[in-house]
Amino acid sequence: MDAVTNVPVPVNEPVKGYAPGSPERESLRRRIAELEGDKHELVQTIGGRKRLAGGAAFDVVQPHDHGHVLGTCAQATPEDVADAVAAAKEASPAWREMPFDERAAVFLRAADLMAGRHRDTLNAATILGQSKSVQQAEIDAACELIDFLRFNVHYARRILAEQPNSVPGTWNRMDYRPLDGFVVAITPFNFTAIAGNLPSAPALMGNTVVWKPTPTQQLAAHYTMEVFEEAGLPPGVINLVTGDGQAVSEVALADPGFGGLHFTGSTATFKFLWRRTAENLDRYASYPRIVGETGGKDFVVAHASADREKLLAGLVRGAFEYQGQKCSAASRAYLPRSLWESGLRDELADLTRTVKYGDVTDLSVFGGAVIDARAFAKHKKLLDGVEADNDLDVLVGGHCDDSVGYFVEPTVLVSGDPAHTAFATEYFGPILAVHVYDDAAYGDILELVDRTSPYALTGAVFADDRAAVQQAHQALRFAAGNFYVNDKPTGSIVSQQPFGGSRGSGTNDKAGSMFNLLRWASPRSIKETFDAPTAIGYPHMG
Ligand SMILES: NC(=O)c1ccc[n+]([C@@H]2O[C@H](COP(=O)([O-])OP(=O)(O)OC[C@H]3O[C@@H](n4cnc5c(N)ncnc54)[C@H](O)[C@@H]3O)[C@@H](O)[C@H]2O)c1
Ligand SMILES: N[C@@H](CCC=O)C(=O)O
Repeated sequence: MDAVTNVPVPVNEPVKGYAPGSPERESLRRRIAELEGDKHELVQTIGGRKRLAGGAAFDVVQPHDHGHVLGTCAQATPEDVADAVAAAKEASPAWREMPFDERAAVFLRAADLMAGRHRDTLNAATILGQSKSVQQAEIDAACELIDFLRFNVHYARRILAEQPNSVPGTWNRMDYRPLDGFVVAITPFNFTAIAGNLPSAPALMGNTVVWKPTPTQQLAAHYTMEVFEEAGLPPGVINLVTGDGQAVSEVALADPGFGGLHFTGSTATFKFLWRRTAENLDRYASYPRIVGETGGKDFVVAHASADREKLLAGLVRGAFEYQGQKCSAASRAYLPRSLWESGLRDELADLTRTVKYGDVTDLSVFGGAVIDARAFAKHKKLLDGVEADNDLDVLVGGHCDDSVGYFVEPTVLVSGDPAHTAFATEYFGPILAVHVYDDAAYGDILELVDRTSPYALTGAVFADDRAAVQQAHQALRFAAGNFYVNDKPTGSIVSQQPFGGSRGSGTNDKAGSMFNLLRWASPRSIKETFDAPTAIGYPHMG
Protein backbone atom coordinates (compact mmCIF):
# COMPACT_ATOMS: atom_id res chain seq x y z
CA MET A 1 0.00 0.00 0.00
CA ASP A 2 1.43 3.33 -1.02
CA ALA A 3 1.52 6.80 0.49
CA VAL A 4 0.01 9.42 -1.84
CA THR A 5 2.78 11.78 -2.92
CA ASN A 6 2.91 14.14 -5.86
CA VAL A 7 4.84 12.94 -8.91
CA PRO A 8 6.51 15.36 -11.36
CA VAL A 9 4.02 16.97 -13.76
CA PRO A 10 4.91 15.60 -17.22
CA VAL A 11 5.06 17.59 -20.44
CA ASN A 12 5.59 16.11 -23.89
CA GLU A 13 9.27 15.82 -24.79
CA PRO A 14 10.07 18.55 -27.38
CA VAL A 15 10.94 17.19 -30.86
CA LYS A 16 14.39 18.26 -32.06
CA GLY A 17 14.73 19.37 -35.69
CA TYR A 18 18.19 18.08 -36.77
CA ALA A 19 18.43 20.85 -39.39
CA PRO A 20 21.72 21.10 -41.31
CA GLY A 21 24.31 22.85 -39.13
CA SER A 22 22.46 22.18 -35.87
CA PRO A 23 24.48 20.79 -32.96
CA GLU A 24 22.06 17.88 -32.49
CA ARG A 25 22.62 16.78 -36.10
CA GLU A 26 26.38 16.63 -35.68
CA SER A 27 26.14 14.79 -32.40
CA LEU A 28 23.72 12.22 -33.87
CA ARG A 29 25.90 11.75 -36.96
CA ARG A 30 28.87 10.86 -34.74
CA ARG A 31 26.84 8.32 -32.79
CA ILE A 32 25.50 6.73 -35.99
CA ALA A 33 29.07 6.29 -37.23
CA GLU A 34 30.11 4.72 -33.92
CA LEU A 35 27.24 2.24 -33.85
CA GLU A 36 27.74 1.38 -37.53
CA GLY A 37 31.35 0.56 -36.80
CA ASP A 38 30.57 -1.77 -33.89
CA LYS A 39 29.61 -5.40 -34.24
CA HIS A 40 27.21 -5.84 -31.34
CA GLU A 41 26.67 -9.03 -29.42
CA LEU A 42 22.90 -8.82 -28.88
CA VAL A 43 22.52 -10.74 -25.67
CA GLN A 44 19.58 -11.64 -23.45
CA THR A 45 19.19 -10.17 -19.95
CA ILE A 46 17.83 -12.78 -17.53
CA GLY A 47 17.79 -12.06 -13.81
CA GLY A 48 20.24 -9.22 -14.53
CA ARG A 49 22.74 -11.57 -16.19
CA LYS A 50 23.74 -11.22 -19.84
CA ARG A 51 24.12 -14.17 -22.14
CA LEU A 52 23.69 -14.98 -25.81
CA ALA A 53 20.60 -17.14 -26.39
CA GLY A 54 21.28 -20.85 -26.77
CA GLY A 55 19.59 -21.40 -30.17
CA ALA A 56 20.59 -20.72 -33.76
CA ALA A 57 22.54 -17.50 -34.29
CA PHE A 58 21.42 -14.84 -36.78
CA ASP A 59 22.64 -11.46 -37.99
CA VAL A 60 20.87 -8.16 -37.38
CA VAL A 61 21.41 -5.96 -40.46
CA GLN A 62 20.60 -2.49 -41.77
CA PRO A 63 17.45 -2.86 -43.92
CA HIS A 64 18.62 -0.09 -46.31
CA ASP A 65 22.04 -1.79 -46.66
CA HIS A 66 21.47 -5.45 -45.87
CA GLY A 67 25.09 -6.37 -46.39
CA HIS A 68 25.98 -4.27 -43.35
CA VAL A 69 25.74 -6.40 -40.21
CA LEU A 70 25.04 -4.50 -36.97
CA GLY A 71 25.23 -7.43 -34.62
CA THR A 72 24.82 -11.09 -33.87
CA CYS A 73 21.84 -12.43 -32.00
CA ALA A 74 20.38 -15.89 -31.38
CA GLN A 75 17.09 -17.70 -30.90
CA ALA A 76 15.97 -18.18 -27.31
CA THR A 77 15.67 -21.87 -26.41
CA PRO A 78 12.94 -23.28 -24.14
CA GLU A 79 15.60 -23.34 -21.38
CA ASP A 80 16.32 -19.63 -21.89
CA VAL A 81 12.64 -18.81 -21.58
CA ALA A 82 12.20 -21.07 -18.54
CA ASP A 83 15.10 -19.20 -16.90
CA ALA A 84 13.49 -15.85 -17.72
CA VAL A 85 10.17 -17.00 -16.20
CA ALA A 86 11.98 -18.23 -13.07
CA ALA A 87 13.83 -14.91 -12.77
CA ALA A 88 10.56 -12.96 -13.11
CA LYS A 89 8.97 -15.06 -10.38
CA GLU A 90 11.96 -14.68 -8.08
CA ALA A 91 12.08 -10.89 -8.48
CA SER A 92 8.33 -10.45 -7.96
CA PRO A 93 7.95 -10.29 -4.14
CA ALA A 94 10.59 -7.58 -3.62
CA TRP A 95 9.46 -5.53 -6.62
CA ARG A 96 5.76 -5.57 -5.81
CA GLU A 97 6.48 -4.65 -2.16
CA MET A 98 8.71 -1.76 -3.20
CA PRO A 99 6.81 1.52 -2.68
CA PHE A 100 5.32 2.94 -5.87
CA ASP A 101 7.49 6.05 -5.69
CA GLU A 102 10.67 3.98 -5.75
CA ARG A 103 9.46 2.02 -8.78
CA ALA A 104 8.35 5.22 -10.47
CA ALA A 105 11.73 6.84 -9.85
CA VAL A 106 13.44 4.10 -11.91
CA PHE A 107 11.33 4.90 -14.97
CA LEU A 108 11.47 8.68 -14.50
CA ARG A 109 15.22 8.39 -14.33
CA ALA A 110 15.26 6.21 -17.46
CA ALA A 111 13.21 8.91 -19.24
CA ASP A 112 15.74 11.57 -18.27
CA LEU A 113 18.66 9.44 -19.43
CA MET A 114 16.87 8.89 -22.75
CA ALA A 115 16.14 12.61 -23.10
CA GLY A 116 19.78 13.43 -22.41
CA ARG A 117 22.89 11.28 -22.56
CA HIS A 118 21.33 8.30 -24.36
CA ARG A 119 19.10 10.11 -26.86
CA ASP A 120 21.61 9.83 -29.70
CA THR A 121 22.17 6.14 -29.02
CA LEU A 122 18.48 5.22 -29.15
CA ASN A 123 17.90 7.37 -32.22
CA ALA A 124 20.99 6.01 -34.00
CA ALA A 125 20.05 2.41 -33.21
CA THR A 126 16.52 3.01 -34.54
CA ILE A 127 17.82 4.69 -37.70
CA LEU A 128 20.29 1.90 -38.39
CA GLY A 129 18.30 -1.14 -37.28
CA GLN A 130 14.78 -0.15 -38.33
CA SER A 131 15.60 2.14 -41.27
CA LYS A 132 13.88 5.24 -39.89
CA SER A 133 14.64 8.76 -41.09
CA VAL A 134 15.98 11.02 -38.38
CA GLN A 135 12.58 12.71 -37.93
CA GLN A 136 10.81 9.37 -37.58
CA ALA A 137 13.43 8.09 -35.11
CA GLU A 138 13.25 11.26 -33.02
CA ILE A 139 9.43 11.18 -32.64
CA ASP A 140 9.61 7.49 -31.72
CA ALA A 141 12.81 6.38 -29.97
CA ALA A 142 13.30 9.67 -28.18
CA CYS A 143 10.02 11.56 -27.69
CA GLU A 144 7.31 8.89 -27.60
CA LEU A 145 9.32 6.52 -25.41
CA ILE A 146 10.19 9.32 -22.97
CA ASP A 147 6.53 10.43 -22.95
CA PHE A 148 5.34 6.88 -22.23
CA LEU A 149 7.67 6.62 -19.25
CA ARG A 150 6.84 10.02 -17.75
CA PHE A 151 3.08 10.03 -18.39
CA ASN A 152 2.65 6.45 -17.19
CA VAL A 153 3.99 7.52 -13.79
CA HIS A 154 1.52 10.42 -13.73
CA TYR A 155 -1.43 8.18 -14.75
CA ALA A 156 -0.44 5.43 -12.31
CA ARG A 157 -0.43 7.96 -9.49
CA ARG A 158 -3.96 9.00 -10.50
CA ILE A 159 -5.06 5.37 -10.36
CA LEU A 160 -3.58 4.94 -6.88
CA ALA A 161 -5.40 8.09 -5.78
CA GLU A 162 -8.75 6.70 -6.98
CA GLN A 163 -10.20 5.45 -3.69
CA PRO A 164 -13.69 4.40 -2.55
CA ASN A 165 -16.01 6.33 -0.18
CA SER A 166 -15.82 5.79 3.55
CA VAL A 167 -18.82 6.39 5.81
CA PRO A 168 -18.46 7.32 9.51
CA GLY A 169 -17.03 4.40 11.47
CA THR A 170 -15.37 2.70 8.51
CA TRP A 171 -12.37 3.20 6.26
CA ASN A 172 -12.57 1.73 2.75
CA ARG A 173 -9.45 1.46 0.69
CA MET A 174 -8.37 0.13 -2.67
CA ASP A 175 -5.05 -1.69 -2.85
CA TYR A 176 -3.82 -1.66 -6.47
CA ARG A 177 -1.95 -4.96 -6.47
CA PRO A 178 -0.06 -6.17 -9.54
CA LEU A 179 -1.40 -9.26 -11.30
CA ASP A 180 -1.00 -12.56 -9.48
CA GLY A 181 1.51 -13.84 -12.05
CA PHE A 182 4.18 -12.61 -14.45
CA VAL A 183 3.52 -10.62 -17.63
CA VAL A 184 4.81 -11.52 -21.11
CA ALA A 185 5.52 -8.50 -23.35
CA ILE A 186 5.92 -9.31 -27.07
CA THR A 187 6.80 -6.30 -29.19
CA PRO A 188 6.87 -5.28 -32.88
CA PHE A 189 9.66 -3.95 -35.10
CA ASN A 190 8.23 -0.63 -36.06
CA PHE A 191 8.33 1.47 -32.86
CA THR A 192 11.19 1.57 -30.35
CA ALA A 193 8.73 3.42 -28.09
CA ILE A 194 6.19 0.59 -28.16
CA ALA A 195 8.94 -1.96 -27.55
CA GLY A 196 10.04 -0.02 -24.45
CA ASN A 197 6.51 0.72 -23.21
CA LEU A 198 5.10 -2.79 -23.31
CA PRO A 199 7.43 -4.24 -20.64
CA SER A 200 7.81 -1.03 -18.59
CA ALA A 201 4.09 -0.19 -18.15
CA PRO A 202 3.27 -3.48 -16.34
CA ALA A 203 6.56 -3.23 -14.41
CA LEU A 204 5.64 0.24 -13.15
CA MET A 205 2.42 -1.25 -11.74
CA GLY A 206 4.49 -3.78 -9.77
CA ASN A 207 4.55 -6.72 -12.19
CA THR A 208 7.63 -8.60 -13.33
CA VAL A 209 8.02 -9.27 -17.01
CA VAL A 210 9.45 -11.52 -19.70
CA TRP A 211 10.08 -9.24 -22.69
CA LYS A 212 10.60 -10.54 -26.21
CA PRO A 213 11.38 -7.85 -28.76
CA THR A 214 11.45 -8.74 -32.43
CA PRO A 215 14.80 -9.63 -34.06
CA THR A 216 14.69 -6.67 -36.45
CA GLN A 217 14.32 -4.21 -33.55
CA GLN A 218 16.94 -5.92 -31.42
CA LEU A 219 19.61 -3.21 -31.58
CA ALA A 220 17.36 -0.48 -30.14
CA ALA A 221 15.81 -2.97 -27.68
CA HIS A 222 19.32 -3.85 -26.47
CA TYR A 223 20.07 -0.21 -25.66
CA THR A 224 16.62 0.36 -24.14
CA MET A 225 17.29 -2.49 -21.71
CA GLU A 226 20.68 -1.00 -20.85
CA VAL A 227 19.08 2.35 -20.00
CA PHE A 228 16.47 0.67 -17.75
CA GLU A 229 19.31 -1.04 -15.89
CA GLU A 230 21.38 2.13 -15.63
CA ALA A 231 18.29 3.83 -14.18
CA GLY A 232 18.26 1.28 -11.35
CA LEU A 233 15.85 -1.42 -12.51
CA PRO A 234 16.51 -4.39 -10.19
CA PRO A 235 17.57 -7.71 -11.76
CA GLY A 236 14.69 -9.94 -12.82
CA VAL A 237 12.02 -7.22 -13.09
CA ILE A 238 12.27 -7.14 -16.89
CA ASN A 239 13.89 -10.18 -18.49
CA LEU A 240 14.77 -9.78 -22.15
CA VAL A 241 14.82 -12.89 -24.32
CA THR A 242 15.68 -12.81 -28.02
CA GLY A 243 14.55 -14.46 -31.24
CA ASP A 244 11.34 -15.23 -33.08
CA GLY A 245 9.27 -16.03 -29.99
CA GLN A 246 8.41 -19.63 -30.62
CA ALA A 247 9.95 -20.73 -27.31
CA VAL A 248 8.09 -17.93 -25.52
CA SER A 249 4.70 -19.14 -26.67
CA GLU A 250 5.66 -22.75 -25.90
CA VAL A 251 7.09 -22.18 -22.43
CA ALA A 252 5.95 -18.88 -20.92
CA LEU A 253 2.35 -19.10 -22.15
CA ALA A 254 2.07 -22.64 -20.79
CA ASP A 255 3.34 -21.73 -17.31
CA PRO A 256 0.75 -21.81 -14.48
CA GLY A 257 2.05 -18.43 -13.29
CA PHE A 258 1.35 -16.65 -16.62
CA GLY A 259 -0.63 -13.57 -15.57
CA GLY A 260 -0.91 -11.38 -18.65
CA LEU A 261 0.11 -10.71 -22.25
CA HIS A 262 1.06 -7.23 -23.44
CA PHE A 263 1.31 -7.57 -27.19
CA THR A 264 1.67 -5.31 -30.20
CA GLY A 265 2.12 -6.75 -33.68
CA SER A 266 0.12 -8.32 -36.45
CA THR A 267 -3.44 -9.54 -36.07
CA ALA A 268 -2.43 -13.06 -37.12
CA THR A 269 0.22 -13.35 -34.38
CA PHE A 270 -2.15 -11.97 -31.75
CA LYS A 271 -4.84 -14.47 -32.68
CA PHE A 272 -2.26 -17.26 -32.49
CA LEU A 273 -1.16 -16.14 -29.00
CA TRP A 274 -4.75 -15.75 -27.80
CA ARG A 275 -5.56 -19.29 -29.03
CA ARG A 276 -2.42 -20.61 -27.33
CA THR A 277 -3.59 -18.97 -24.10
CA ALA A 278 -7.07 -20.49 -24.46
CA GLU A 279 -5.57 -23.93 -25.00
CA ASN A 280 -3.65 -23.57 -21.73
CA LEU A 281 -6.54 -22.13 -19.72
CA ASP A 282 -6.83 -25.05 -17.31
CA ARG A 283 -3.18 -24.75 -16.33
CA TYR A 284 -3.32 -21.19 -15.07
CA ALA A 285 -3.71 -20.06 -11.48
CA SER A 286 -5.64 -16.94 -12.66
CA TYR A 287 -7.33 -15.76 -15.84
CA PRO A 288 -4.53 -14.03 -17.79
CA ARG A 289 -5.14 -10.44 -18.90
CA ILE A 290 -4.74 -10.16 -22.67
CA VAL A 291 -3.94 -6.79 -24.19
CA GLY A 292 -3.09 -6.62 -27.87
CA GLU A 293 -2.82 -3.76 -30.35
CA THR A 294 -2.66 -5.12 -33.88
CA GLY A 295 -3.04 -4.34 -37.59
CA GLY A 296 -4.89 -1.67 -39.49
CA LYS A 297 -6.18 -0.64 -42.90
CA ASP A 298 -6.38 3.02 -42.15
CA PHE A 299 -8.49 5.33 -44.27
CA VAL A 300 -8.62 8.90 -45.49
CA VAL A 301 -11.99 10.13 -46.76
CA ALA A 302 -12.12 13.51 -48.42
CA HIS A 303 -15.31 15.51 -48.92
CA ALA A 304 -15.64 17.83 -51.91
CA SER A 305 -15.18 20.79 -49.53
CA ALA A 306 -11.70 19.59 -48.45
CA ASP A 307 -8.71 21.93 -48.69
CA ARG A 308 -6.66 20.21 -51.41
CA GLU A 309 -3.19 21.21 -50.15
CA LYS A 310 -3.88 19.97 -46.65
CA LEU A 311 -5.39 16.82 -48.10
CA LEU A 312 -2.35 16.20 -50.31
CA ALA A 313 0.14 16.66 -47.48
CA GLY A 314 -1.99 14.45 -45.22
CA LEU A 315 -2.17 11.69 -47.84
CA VAL A 316 1.54 11.69 -48.65
CA ARG A 317 2.83 12.02 -45.10
CA GLY A 318 0.18 9.63 -43.80
CA ALA A 319 0.90 6.96 -46.41
CA PHE A 320 4.66 7.21 -46.93
CA GLU A 321 6.34 8.30 -43.71
CA TYR A 322 8.36 5.39 -42.35
CA GLN A 323 7.68 3.60 -45.65
CA GLY A 324 4.05 3.03 -44.67
CA GLN A 325 5.15 0.79 -41.79
CA LYS A 326 3.06 2.44 -39.11
CA CYS A 327 -0.01 0.58 -37.97
CA SER A 328 -1.69 3.98 -38.40
CA ALA A 329 -0.48 4.58 -41.99
CA ALA A 330 -3.04 5.80 -44.54
CA SER A 331 -3.42 2.84 -46.87
CA ARG A 332 -6.81 3.49 -48.48
CA ALA A 333 -8.22 6.81 -49.66
CA TYR A 334 -11.66 7.78 -50.94
CA LEU A 335 -11.48 10.97 -52.98
CA PRO A 336 -14.29 13.00 -54.63
CA ARG A 337 -14.36 13.09 -58.41
CA SER A 338 -14.59 16.91 -58.53
CA LEU A 339 -11.22 17.29 -56.75
CA TRP A 340 -9.60 14.32 -58.50
CA GLU A 341 -10.42 15.50 -62.00
CA SER A 342 -9.59 19.15 -61.35
CA GLY A 343 -5.93 18.48 -60.58
CA LEU A 344 -5.71 16.35 -57.44
CA ARG A 345 -4.79 13.28 -59.50
CA ASP A 346 -1.66 14.88 -61.00
CA GLU A 347 -0.76 16.73 -57.81
CA LEU A 348 -0.84 13.48 -55.82
CA ALA A 349 1.37 11.77 -58.40
CA ASP A 350 3.82 14.70 -58.48
CA LEU A 351 4.07 15.06 -54.72
CA THR A 352 4.55 11.30 -54.30
CA ARG A 353 7.42 11.40 -56.81
CA THR A 354 9.26 13.88 -54.56
CA VAL A 355 9.36 11.31 -51.71
CA LYS A 356 12.92 9.95 -51.69
CA TYR A 357 13.77 6.70 -49.95
CA GLY A 358 17.41 5.80 -49.51
CA ASP A 359 20.16 5.14 -46.99
CA VAL A 360 18.81 6.79 -43.83
CA THR A 361 22.32 7.51 -42.53
CA ASP A 362 22.13 10.28 -45.14
CA LEU A 363 20.01 12.53 -42.96
CA SER A 364 18.46 14.33 -45.93
CA VAL A 365 16.28 11.43 -47.12
CA PHE A 366 12.53 11.21 -46.43
CA GLY A 367 12.58 7.49 -45.66
CA GLY A 368 14.44 4.21 -45.92
CA ALA A 369 13.76 0.59 -46.73
CA VAL A 370 11.08 -1.88 -45.64
CA ILE A 371 12.15 -3.92 -42.66
CA ASP A 372 13.38 -7.22 -44.08
CA ALA A 373 13.49 -9.72 -46.94
CA ARG A 374 10.09 -11.15 -46.01
CA ALA A 375 8.41 -7.74 -46.18
CA PHE A 376 10.21 -7.01 -49.45
CA ALA A 377 9.09 -10.32 -51.01
CA LYS A 378 5.48 -9.65 -50.01
CA HIS A 379 5.54 -6.22 -51.66
CA LYS A 380 7.31 -7.47 -54.77
CA LYS A 381 4.72 -10.20 -55.26
CA LEU A 382 1.92 -7.67 -54.90
CA LEU A 383 3.47 -5.12 -57.27
CA ASP A 384 4.42 -7.79 -59.82
CA GLY A 385 0.77 -8.83 -59.90
CA VAL A 386 -0.68 -5.37 -60.48
CA GLU A 387 -0.11 -5.33 -64.24
CA ALA A 388 -2.25 -8.42 -64.71
CA ASP A 389 -5.00 -7.03 -62.48
CA ASN A 390 -7.66 -5.32 -64.60
CA ASP A 391 -9.13 -3.62 -61.56
CA LEU A 392 -5.96 -1.80 -60.48
CA ASP A 393 -3.94 0.97 -62.15
CA VAL A 394 -0.60 2.29 -60.97
CA LEU A 395 -0.75 6.08 -60.68
CA VAL A 396 2.83 6.38 -59.47
CA GLY A 397 5.58 4.06 -58.19
CA GLY A 398 5.18 0.30 -58.48
CA HIS A 399 8.84 -0.75 -58.50
CA CYS A 400 11.10 -2.32 -55.93
CA ASP A 401 14.76 -3.24 -55.69
CA ASP A 402 16.61 -5.27 -53.08
CA SER A 403 20.09 -5.20 -54.58
CA VAL A 404 21.45 -3.04 -51.71
CA GLY A 405 18.54 -2.53 -49.35
CA TYR A 406 14.91 -3.62 -49.24
CA PHE A 407 13.52 -0.66 -51.18
CA VAL A 408 9.91 -0.36 -52.30
CA GLU A 409 8.85 2.78 -54.18
CA PRO A 410 6.09 4.94 -52.76
CA THR A 411 3.15 3.66 -54.77
CA VAL A 412 -0.39 4.88 -55.44
CA LEU A 413 -2.81 2.36 -56.89
CA VAL A 414 -6.20 3.42 -58.24
CA SER A 415 -9.22 1.15 -58.45
CA GLY A 416 -12.78 1.62 -59.60
CA ASP A 417 -13.76 -1.37 -57.46
CA PRO A 418 -13.99 -0.31 -53.82
CA ALA A 419 -14.41 -3.95 -52.80
CA HIS A 420 -10.96 -4.80 -54.21
CA THR A 421 -8.68 -6.54 -51.70
CA ALA A 422 -6.31 -3.53 -51.93
CA PHE A 423 -8.85 -1.69 -49.72
CA ALA A 424 -9.06 -4.43 -47.11
CA THR A 425 -5.61 -6.10 -46.78
CA GLU A 426 -2.89 -4.64 -44.58
CA TYR A 427 0.28 -4.58 -46.73
CA PHE A 428 2.34 -2.66 -44.16
CA GLY A 429 4.41 -0.82 -46.73
CA PRO A 430 4.36 2.32 -48.90
CA ILE A 431 1.22 1.49 -50.88
CA LEU A 432 -1.85 3.69 -50.96
CA ALA A 433 -5.04 2.41 -52.66
CA VAL A 434 -7.31 5.17 -54.01
CA HIS A 435 -10.98 4.98 -54.96
CA VAL A 436 -12.61 7.96 -56.67
CA TYR A 437 -16.31 8.49 -55.92
CA ASP A 438 -19.04 10.76 -57.32
CA ASP A 439 -19.37 13.77 -55.01
CA ALA A 440 -23.07 13.12 -54.39
CA ALA A 441 -22.29 9.64 -53.02
CA TYR A 442 -20.46 10.93 -49.91
CA GLY A 443 -22.92 9.26 -47.50
CA ASP A 444 -22.65 5.92 -49.34
CA ILE A 445 -18.88 6.14 -49.30
CA LEU A 446 -18.81 6.61 -45.53
CA GLU A 447 -20.86 3.43 -45.15
CA LEU A 448 -18.51 1.61 -47.51
CA VAL A 449 -15.44 2.75 -45.55
CA ASP A 450 -17.00 1.38 -42.39
CA ARG A 451 -17.65 -2.08 -43.76
CA THR A 452 -14.76 -2.66 -46.20
CA SER A 453 -11.95 -3.77 -43.91
CA PRO A 454 -11.92 -5.98 -40.81
CA TYR A 455 -9.81 -3.41 -38.94
CA ALA A 456 -10.74 -0.31 -36.95
CA LEU A 457 -7.51 1.44 -36.00
CA THR A 458 -7.14 4.95 -37.45
CA GLY A 459 -8.88 7.08 -40.02
CA ALA A 460 -9.25 10.66 -41.16
CA VAL A 461 -11.81 12.89 -42.80
CA PHE A 462 -10.84 16.03 -44.70
CA ALA A 463 -13.70 18.54 -45.12
CA ASP A 464 -14.34 22.23 -44.59
CA ASP A 465 -18.11 21.70 -44.60
CA ARG A 466 -19.03 21.16 -40.93
CA ALA A 467 -22.05 19.01 -41.73
CA ALA A 468 -19.80 16.66 -43.72
CA VAL A 469 -17.45 16.38 -40.74
CA GLN A 470 -20.34 15.60 -38.43
CA GLN A 471 -21.70 13.00 -40.87
CA ALA A 472 -18.30 11.28 -40.89
CA HIS A 473 -18.04 11.40 -37.08
CA GLN A 474 -21.31 9.52 -36.87
CA ALA A 475 -20.98 7.08 -39.76
CA LEU A 476 -17.40 6.11 -38.83
CA ARG A 477 -17.82 5.99 -35.05
CA PHE A 478 -16.78 2.33 -34.86
CA ALA A 479 -14.42 2.35 -37.87
CA ALA A 480 -11.42 3.80 -36.00
CA GLY A 481 -10.14 4.00 -32.42
CA ASN A 482 -8.19 7.13 -33.42
CA PHE A 483 -10.11 9.49 -35.69
CA TYR A 484 -8.64 12.65 -37.23
CA VAL A 485 -10.36 15.67 -38.73
CA ASN A 486 -8.33 17.54 -41.35
CA ASP A 487 -5.12 15.77 -40.35
CA LYS A 488 -3.23 12.62 -41.35
CA PRO A 489 -4.20 9.46 -39.46
CA THR A 490 -0.68 8.93 -38.03
CA GLY A 491 1.46 10.55 -35.36
CA SER A 492 -0.55 10.21 -32.17
CA ILE A 493 1.12 11.79 -29.14
CA VAL A 494 1.06 10.31 -25.65
CA SER A 495 -1.35 12.28 -23.41
CA GLN A 496 -2.95 13.98 -26.43
CA GLN A 497 -4.37 11.15 -28.56
CA PRO A 498 -4.40 7.91 -26.50
CA PHE A 499 -3.79 5.20 -29.10
CA GLY A 500 -5.51 1.94 -30.02
CA GLY A 501 -8.21 0.39 -32.15
CA SER A 502 -10.94 -2.23 -31.99
CA ARG A 503 -12.48 -4.86 -34.30
CA GLY A 504 -9.50 -6.69 -35.91
CA SER A 505 -7.12 -3.99 -34.67
CA GLY A 506 -6.92 -4.99 -31.04
CA THR A 507 -8.35 -4.76 -27.57
CA ASN A 508 -8.28 -0.93 -27.65
CA ASP A 509 -6.67 -0.52 -24.24
CA LYS A 510 -5.06 2.79 -25.27
CA ALA A 511 -1.31 2.60 -24.79
CA GLY A 512 0.14 5.38 -22.63
CA SER A 513 -3.09 5.99 -20.71
CA MET A 514 -4.74 5.10 -17.41
CA PHE A 515 -6.89 2.55 -19.25
CA ASN A 516 -3.85 0.51 -20.24
CA LEU A 517 -2.24 0.72 -16.80
CA LEU A 518 -5.43 -0.49 -15.16
CA ARG A 519 -5.07 -3.78 -17.05
CA TRP A 520 -1.86 -4.44 -15.10
CA ALA A 521 -3.49 -3.99 -11.69
CA SER A 522 -5.66 -6.39 -9.73
CA PRO A 523 -7.38 -4.17 -7.17
CA ARG A 524 -8.09 -5.43 -3.65
CA SER A 525 -10.95 -3.76 -1.80
CA ILE A 526 -10.34 -3.36 1.94
CA LYS A 527 -12.99 -2.42 4.52
CA GLU A 528 -11.95 -1.62 8.08
CA THR A 529 -14.61 -1.09 10.77
CA PHE A 530 -13.42 0.99 13.71
CA ASP A 531 -15.92 -0.18 16.31
CA ALA A 532 -17.57 -3.34 15.03
CA PRO A 533 -21.01 -4.46 16.36
CA THR A 534 -21.07 -6.94 19.18
CA ALA A 535 -24.76 -8.01 18.83
CA ILE A 536 -26.44 -9.94 16.00
CA GLY A 537 -30.00 -8.48 16.17
CA TYR A 538 -31.59 -5.87 13.84
CA PRO A 539 -34.32 -3.23 14.64
CA HIS A 540 -37.02 -5.07 12.63
CA MET A 541 -36.66 -8.03 15.02
CA GLY A 542 -38.12 -5.90 17.84
N1 LIG B 1 -2.17 -1.22 -33.17
C1 LIG B 1 -0.98 -0.81 -32.80
O1 LIG B 1 -0.81 -0.04 -31.86
C2 LIG B 1 0.23 -1.29 -33.55
C3 LIG B 1 1.45 -0.65 -33.36
C4 LIG B 1 2.57 -1.11 -34.05
C5 LIG B 1 2.46 -2.17 -34.93
N2 LIG B 1 1.26 -2.77 -35.10
C6 LIG B 1 1.11 -3.88 -36.05
O2 LIG B 1 2.24 -4.73 -35.96
C7 LIG B 1 2.49 -5.35 -37.23
C8 LIG B 1 3.92 -5.16 -37.62
O3 LIG B 1 4.78 -5.61 -36.63
P1 LIG B 1 5.55 -7.00 -36.74
O4 LIG B 1 5.84 -7.29 -38.17
O5 LIG B 1 6.68 -6.93 -35.79
O6 LIG B 1 4.42 -8.01 -36.23
P2 LIG B 1 4.52 -9.59 -35.98
O7 LIG B 1 3.16 -10.05 -35.60
O8 LIG B 1 5.21 -10.27 -37.09
O9 LIG B 1 5.51 -9.72 -34.71
C9 LIG B 1 5.18 -9.11 -33.49
C10 LIG B 1 5.92 -9.84 -32.39
O10 LIG B 1 5.40 -11.14 -32.25
C11 LIG B 1 6.46 -12.08 -32.26
N3 LIG B 1 5.97 -13.37 -32.71
C12 LIG B 1 5.62 -13.74 -33.96
N4 LIG B 1 5.20 -15.02 -33.96
C13 LIG B 1 5.27 -15.45 -32.66
C14 LIG B 1 4.98 -16.69 -32.01
N5 LIG B 1 4.53 -17.74 -32.68
N6 LIG B 1 5.16 -16.77 -30.68
C15 LIG B 1 5.61 -15.71 -29.97
N7 LIG B 1 5.92 -14.51 -30.54
C16 LIG B 1 5.75 -14.41 -31.87
C17 LIG B 1 7.48 -11.44 -33.17
O11 LIG B 1 8.76 -12.02 -33.03
C18 LIG B 1 7.42 -10.02 -32.68
O12 LIG B 1 8.15 -9.86 -31.49
C19 LIG B 1 1.52 -4.69 -38.20
O13 LIG B 1 0.42 -5.55 -38.39
C20 LIG B 1 1.10 -3.41 -37.46
O14 LIG B 1 -0.15 -2.91 -37.86
C21 LIG B 1 0.15 -2.36 -34.43
N1 LIG C 1 1.32 5.87 -32.43
C1 LIG C 1 1.71 5.77 -33.79
C2 LIG C 1 1.40 4.43 -34.39
C3 LIG C 1 2.04 3.28 -33.85
C4 LIG C 1 1.81 2.11 -34.76
O1 LIG C 1 2.64 1.62 -35.47
C5 LIG C 1 0.94 6.73 -34.66
O2 LIG C 1 -0.08 7.26 -34.24
O3 LIG C 1 1.35 6.92 -35.79
